[in-house]
Amino acid sequence: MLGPGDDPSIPDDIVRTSGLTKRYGDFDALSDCSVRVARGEVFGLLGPNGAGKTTLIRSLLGYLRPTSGTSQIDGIDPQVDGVGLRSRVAYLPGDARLPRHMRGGGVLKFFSEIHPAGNLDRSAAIAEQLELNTRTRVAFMSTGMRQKLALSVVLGLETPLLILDEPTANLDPTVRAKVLDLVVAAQQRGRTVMFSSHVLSEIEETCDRVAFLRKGRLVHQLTISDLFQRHRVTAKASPDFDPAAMTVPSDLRSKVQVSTVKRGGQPMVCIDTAGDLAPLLTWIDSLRLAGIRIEPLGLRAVYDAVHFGDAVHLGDAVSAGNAGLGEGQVGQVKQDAR
Ligand SMILES: Nc1ncnc2c1ncn2[C@@H]1O[C@H](COP(=O)(O)OP(=O)(O)OP(=O)(O)O)[C@@H](O)[C@H]1O
Repeated sequence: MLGPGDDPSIPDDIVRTSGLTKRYGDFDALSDCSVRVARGEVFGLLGPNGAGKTTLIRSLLGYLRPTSGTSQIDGIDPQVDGVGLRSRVAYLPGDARLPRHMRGGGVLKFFSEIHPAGNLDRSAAIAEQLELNTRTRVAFMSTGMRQKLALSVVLGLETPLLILDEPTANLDPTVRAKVLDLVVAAQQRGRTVMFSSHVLSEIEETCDRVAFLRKGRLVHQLTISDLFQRHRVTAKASPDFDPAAMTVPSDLRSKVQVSTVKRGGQPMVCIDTAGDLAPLLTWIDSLRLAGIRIEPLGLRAVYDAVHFGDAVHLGDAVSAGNAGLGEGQVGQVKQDAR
């Protein structure tokens, strides 16, 4: 029988949690979290400040003892063999602390020697790629330089799993792009990457799947390739437009959700679609709407739906990957602040 977090669509997972919960007093920093990360994928963690991303990561690594539930990395339980588990993971903490008295090059050498998967040449090559001057002492480095140094240490480790907590924080756009290239390169070398970020575009560009955390709960997961198949069609609506009166052909019902939003006081019809757009176009054309705009739905809309209850139908609240629209839903009215 399948337990929580079990998902037959992910036959080979490297990360697995089941009902993972971390409670401080009567506050759940992480609540009943069951998730699986497939070997070789780039997996994103999204959520507002305080959602529980770091708590999940630190519990996975065995730095926090969960109140209940279990987790494994590569089949190892952190509470049973934390040292063995951490030798299989390169971890970039959100607040990486580096020895201030050392020069960059010394830091790279130190970590490549103490970690079983260390590789000084690789770390040095990454530092060069990130254009970091490794002769500078950590104490005299800018915040961004220290982040580059920490990334060089972590990305240089030849572990099967990389866990990066906000890897692009404090970096300029050029360096951000290079870091994302390094994440993709790590995946191409067969490594699994799990990373948290507040930058939706970089999750969209880099990840295969993304999980949304909210108030300690895993509230939604989606596959980015499914997201790219989703569109939002908006058009002007007359003031008396009633979305409930709109008929969606039965064969399209599972692929569309119709609602109305107000933008700048103007009522708009809003049709969210899933899957191939082509079969929907004839129906949309028959509606004789004015000022039609079609745009990719994008992670922003899903993020807003998860966090603010915006008008996007999410499909299954937590599914291992499929964010299909489910039954067509008609008639929501939302005030859109944007
Ligand atoms: N030691 C602690 N004692 C009490 N509460 C804690 C403790 N550590 C974390 N928390 C709380 O747990 C919640 C989740 O924190 P966590 O650091 O996991 O969030 P996060 O999603 O990583 O946030 P951010 O995006 O700001 O980094 C927060 O409300 C935080 O205040």
